[in-house]
Amino acid sequence: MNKTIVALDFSSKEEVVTFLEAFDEPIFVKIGMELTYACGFEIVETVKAMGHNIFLDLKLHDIPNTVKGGMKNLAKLGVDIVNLHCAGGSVMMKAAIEGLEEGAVNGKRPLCIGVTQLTSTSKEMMNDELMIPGDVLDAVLHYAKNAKDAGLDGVVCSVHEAAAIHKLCGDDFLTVTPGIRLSTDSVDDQKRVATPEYAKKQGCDYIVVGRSITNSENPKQTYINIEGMMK
Ligand SMILES: O=c1ccn([C@@H]2O[C@H](COP(=O)(O)O)[C@@H](O)[C@H]2O)c(=O)[nH]1
Repeated sequence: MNKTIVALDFSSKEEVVTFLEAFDEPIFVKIGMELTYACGFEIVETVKAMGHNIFLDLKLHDIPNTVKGGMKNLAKLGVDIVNLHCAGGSVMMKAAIEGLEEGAVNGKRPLCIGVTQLTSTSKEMMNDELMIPGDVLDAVLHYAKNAKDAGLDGVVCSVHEAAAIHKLCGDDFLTVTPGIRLSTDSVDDQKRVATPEYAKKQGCDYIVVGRSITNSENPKQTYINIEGMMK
């Protein structure tokens, strides 16, 4: 199974198709807000028809009944992974799983993972602006435990928290880690970043990589190199 999930942060179907046509084999991709809001759910069908695995990253966060209904309809798309914000709470997370089970295709629902603290969040921002005291690790572990207890399959976190999450929630509980950079010289808007090699050492199940691949001169070769680092 591929360990690298490529973030398709594009604004048109043409860019996506051109990008994916360079790959000879199916890969794991992430479809997020930018692409979904530009193309609608048709893009999911397009990417699925090309044979790729899909993490639909729409980060649901609303009252339990609304998230349940939303997840029921997302499950019908037949994607591999969907997600929500753990900050929505345990009742919301349990409702999400109920919705996914109701919408399951042929008895199979997508995996559901919870965003703990965004990788663009620093300790300073969390403490001073979001008014969450303590270390990022503590907040992330707290959300991860809630997510596990609510029946989620894993979390989105940074590489720096993945090993502690596996220790607390078990090795089967997925850690999906964005904030990946090939060199920590250019982090853009990310705060908790790490290299693919360090992600491998920390036991991350999947890394999510966007700009380091999509903005590179040879995206396919960069992808192959990164996958090599995760093997
Ligand atoms: O905490 C999070 C949750 C989601 N993301 C998403 O991952 C990619 C990262 O893109 P890069 O270009 O590699 O920085 C992007 O689609 C985010 O929406 C995240 O970065 N952090």
